[in-house]
This record gives sequence, C-alpha cells and structure tokens, in this order.
Amino acid sequence: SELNDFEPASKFKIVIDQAKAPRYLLYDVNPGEGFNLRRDVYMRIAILARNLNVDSPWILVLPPWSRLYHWKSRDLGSQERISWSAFFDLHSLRRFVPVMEFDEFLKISQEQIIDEVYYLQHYEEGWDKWEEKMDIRPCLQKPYHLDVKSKLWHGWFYGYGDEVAARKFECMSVMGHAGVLKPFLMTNTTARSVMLDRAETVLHDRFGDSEFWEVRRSMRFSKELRRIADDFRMFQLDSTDEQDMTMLEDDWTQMKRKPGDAIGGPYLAVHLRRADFAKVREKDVPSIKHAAKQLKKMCKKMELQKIFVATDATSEEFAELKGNLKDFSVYRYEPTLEIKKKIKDGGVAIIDQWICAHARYFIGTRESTFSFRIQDEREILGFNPDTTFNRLCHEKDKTCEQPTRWTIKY
Ligand SMILES: C[C@@H]1O[C@H](OP(=O)(O)OP(=O)(O)OC[C@H]2O[C@@H](n3cnc4c(=O)[nH]c(N)nc43)[C@H](O)[C@@H]2O)[C@@H](O)[C@H](O)[C@@H]1O
Repeated sequence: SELNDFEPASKFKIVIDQAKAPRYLLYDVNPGEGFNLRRDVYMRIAILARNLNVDSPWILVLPPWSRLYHWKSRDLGSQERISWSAFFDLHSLRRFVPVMEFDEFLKISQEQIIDEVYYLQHYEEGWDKWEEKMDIRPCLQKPYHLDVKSKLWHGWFYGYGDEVAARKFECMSVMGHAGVLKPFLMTNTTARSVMLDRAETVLHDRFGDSEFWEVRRSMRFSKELRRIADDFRMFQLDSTDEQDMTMLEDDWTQMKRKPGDAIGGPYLAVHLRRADFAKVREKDVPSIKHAAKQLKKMCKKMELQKIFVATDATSEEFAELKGNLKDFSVYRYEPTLEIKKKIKDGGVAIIDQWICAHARYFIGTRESTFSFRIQDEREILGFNPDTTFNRLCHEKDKTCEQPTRWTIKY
C-alpha cells in the first residue's frame, strides 16, 4: 500500500521491515509563518523521518495548508485544507522519504485520533551555553485544551480541529537540531502516531550538505504548475528548456548539473517582496523607483530587454514600477480567475518562482525565504552562481552586500 508507493532509489538504502507496521510522524509550524519558511521546516523534519527509517518504518504525514497569512485573495473560495499534491510532486518527495497526505492518514487511523502531540518550545530560563537537549516541561503557552469528558486534547490540527483530537499532549523544551528528537521518538514513546507542533523550533541537522540538497531536490513542484509556468515562459518570454539548457531529468536523483550548464531564458527576473516585508524589513526594501533603477542597470549590462517581476506588490506599485521602466517590456504572471480558483494564491506564487528560476539573471529581496527558494532552484538547474545570488538594495545601503552563495552539493 502506502509503503509500496515509496520507491527508494538504490542510492538511499532505507531498511523497511515489511513485517513491522509503520509509525506516523506528523508536524505543524507556527501559524504566522509563510509558505517558503514552511518548506524549510519540511526539509528538517523529512531528514528526521528519514533517519528514523534507518531503524524502523515511519511515514511522514504532510501537514495540509490552511489559512496562510499571505494568501489574501478573497475571490477564490476556500484556501483551507489544501493537500501537498496541489503544489508538489509527491512521487519526487517519496524518493527521499515515505510521505502521505493527512487525508490518507485519517482514513487509515479510522478513529481520527493522533496518539501523542508534543508542542515544541524554548527553555523558559533561556540559555547561556549552547547544548543539544530536550525535556518535557510545563507549557509556556496553552495552544491545546483537554476535554475532561472524553479525555481528548483539542486544537487547531491544520483546520481539522472539529474532527481530529489527540490522546496525549505535552510540551517539550528543546534546543538543537531536529536529529535530537530521534532517540526520544525511538525509545521514550511507542505511540503509533506522533505529532511535533511548532516544528520550526528545531534547526537543520546540517545546513547545506549533500543530504540537505537531496531533500531540497526532492521538493519538485507539481507537474501542473510547472506546465503553466513553462507555457508562460514560452509564449511571453521566448524561453524554452531546450534553448535555455534547463531540461529536467524525470528522476531528480539522476540529475546532476555543473554551474553554468544552464543559460536561462532571455529575460531578467526579479523577486520584489513588498507587503508586510516592506514594513518589517524597511532597511532592506528599496523604493519602487530605486528598484527600477537597479533593474535598468542590470538589463543594460546583460543586454536583456524583458523583465519578469514576481511580486506581492499592489497593482499601483506594479504600475509605478512599469512607469519607471519605459524602455523595457515588463511582465507579471496574472492568471484568469478561472485558473486562479484552481491553483489558488499558493499556486500563483509557485509559478512566479518557477519563472524566476529560469531567467538568465535573477535578483531577489534580501533575507526573503521566497527569494532563497528561487536561488536553490537555480542551483539545482545548474546556473552560474553569479546570475543567481543577487539582491535589490535600499537606496541608503551603500555597501549593498550580496547574498551568501549557498551552492549545491551532491
Ligand atoms: C515578514 C516575514 O516574511 C516572511 O516571508 P518570506 O520569507 O518573504 O517568504 P514566505 O515565507 O514565502 O512568505 C511570503 C508569502 O507572500 C507571498 N509572496 C511573496 N512574494 C511573492 C511573489 O513574488 N509572488 C507571489 N505570487 N506571491 C508572493 C506568497 O504567498 C509567499 O509565500 C514570512 O515567512 C514571515 O512569516 C513574515 O511574514
């Protein structure tokens, strides 16, 4: 069944004892976090799940996407309980670790009950010396509540709170990497299903090593979203994989590129992060006018005439940008309402990222995880890092330090 769907590539020998029923690892993230930070948390937990699988079978249950703060469109119907397959290619994810959708898990669990929930938190007393540790502690917050009658714990559960409950709930103070939780999960609990809430509390085991890049490579976008983005590239931007040298191997484990293998389409792409970011990180986000100036300069240098803009800017801000780039053709991906209803705000953002990932030259916004994920994608495709690790600068930022080059490792 679900285990058979998982096709470990020979490279990743995961010992699955078919006689032993799998256990289920669930997780959730701080409600305020955006989509691309959540993708990073997935990577940390997927590596944990994979390490658990070295000893016994575990399936990672994917947290449905519900009510993300940045998904503001009100004309699309519900943006709740969206499954991972709407955005990602599950087949690709499963080449790294066994995963299943939450709906599938509910079908299997029958009772709609998660055995144990651990709410990760920091140490109340803070810390003087960094050490890897975890302890069951009193809760610093009260995100779940006990129903005295049924003895079940209730909470948000990805927006399924009316239907799903937990048998046991505890808070766990933790400091360190996701891997710190493995001994606990292996020996301190025998529960069939365990959920880690606030999973962003734990860090990457090793940031930027080849395993980090394996899980990153496994996070391919859904075929449907890639197709829409590729059509836009072809019809609007004269960009095709053959010409741009950005062909994808069907199986990511078989894909290995050198920097400079990819050329990219004949356009410059920018991720112009505005909205809340422009307020929270005022010092990093330039005025529209100053952004336009930087784009102009780079287009001239690269001899590019077309500019693709991925942005969460208002239409007024976008019009202002265009007004400042009169000598260039400026594009933004704007789906029809019919398509938007199907792919939702999350799908539009992914299409923006995929188009940026294929540009001859990319400029991002400082410290935005949305820009970071585009940079990773370009590393996977084999772009020269010079064309990828660039950012817009605020007019007052004279040094304008460029992003750290997190280059791919195989
Ligand atoms: C201020 C902080 O910013 C952090 O965001 P940051 O890293 O940029 O990136 P994300 O975590 O992805 O959150 C930003 C969200 O805003 C939308 N968005 C941003 N840029 C674009 C774009 O170019 N095109 C489209 N279509 N949508 C965009 C999209 O929904 C995206 O997931 C958040 O994770 C934190 O929660 C916090 O809000």
